[in-house]
Amino acid sequence: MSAIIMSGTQVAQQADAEFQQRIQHLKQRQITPGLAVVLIGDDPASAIYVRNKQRRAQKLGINYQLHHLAASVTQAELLTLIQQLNQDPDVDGVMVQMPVPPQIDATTVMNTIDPDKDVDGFSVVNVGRLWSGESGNFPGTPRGIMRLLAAYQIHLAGQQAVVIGRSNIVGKPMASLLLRANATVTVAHSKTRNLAAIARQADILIVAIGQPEMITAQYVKPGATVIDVGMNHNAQGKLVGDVQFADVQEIAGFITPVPGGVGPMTITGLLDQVITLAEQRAQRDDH
Ligand SMILES: Nc1nc2c(c(=O)[nH]1)N[C@@H](CN(C=O)c1ccc(C(=O)N[C@@H](CCC(=O)O)C(=O)O)cc1)CN2
Ligand SMILES: [Mg+2]
Repeated sequence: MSAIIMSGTQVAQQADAEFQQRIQHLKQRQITPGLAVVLIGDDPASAIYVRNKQRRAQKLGINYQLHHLAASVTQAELLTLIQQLNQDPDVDGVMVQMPVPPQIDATTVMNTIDPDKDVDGFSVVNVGRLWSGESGNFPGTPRGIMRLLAAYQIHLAGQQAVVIGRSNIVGKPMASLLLRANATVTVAHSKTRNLAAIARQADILIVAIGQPEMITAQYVKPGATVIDVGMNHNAQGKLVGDVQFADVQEIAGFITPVPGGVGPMTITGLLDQVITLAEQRAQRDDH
């Protein structure tokens, strides 16, 4: 038996068709969704991700602004730019590509973005909204994963979910969204004892640990859904996930590939959030 491969590439394309319609409705009302991305320095991986976002956003007719700042930019200069974007009526969503250079305090930056434009959902206001069950802006990767699970009709209520990784970008918000969907959620991490035994309890296993191909078949219950958030380069320079794909696909029920799994869905989650913010602007204009 071999797992069903969950194609983020395909589901992202389907999402784009839905987004096109939503954007068309907005444009009939003279509203164009606006996304401002701040990229600092010349990290090659960040440059790829930002280019992917730009390509997808512009194809959909989203008004995309890239603010590419030097690696030496000061915190004060960055905060001034964010405040300008907060005031700009054409900008619905603002995001700063992570990671940022050492002179920049990421927490201050995230909390300077207007919470209602904080399209990544990294500010304390949106984290609080997420965990208290309110509506708000939530991070793109977990949002995209929820859409991917829905597209493959993976049942969540009452299911055992194990999230390996506790980052603010993926692990913690993923746990919260799964909890909101009535899954029973365990968050495991590098200090967890008996990790393989805990992972094997999962009906849905989400892996975001940044360790190339660490998760082998012995971590996976037969038939489980395995979502690989990892993006690592192996010794041969090939892009691999945190899951040993060839090994695990023999035992899992569903599995995401790398690339073409979670990565495209991260951008889908982000674009969905931008369009939602523009729809909220349209609603405000009505009142
Ligand atoms: N401010 C943010 N910074 C970062 C986020 C984020 O959500 N907000 N997430 C990641 C990077 N990321 C989006 O920003 C991202 C990562 C990967 C992809 C993607 O399309 N991956 C492809 C492979 C691309 C490649 O060839 O290397 C795939 O998996 O198929 C898109 C966006 C960290 N920073
Ligand atoms: Mg991927």
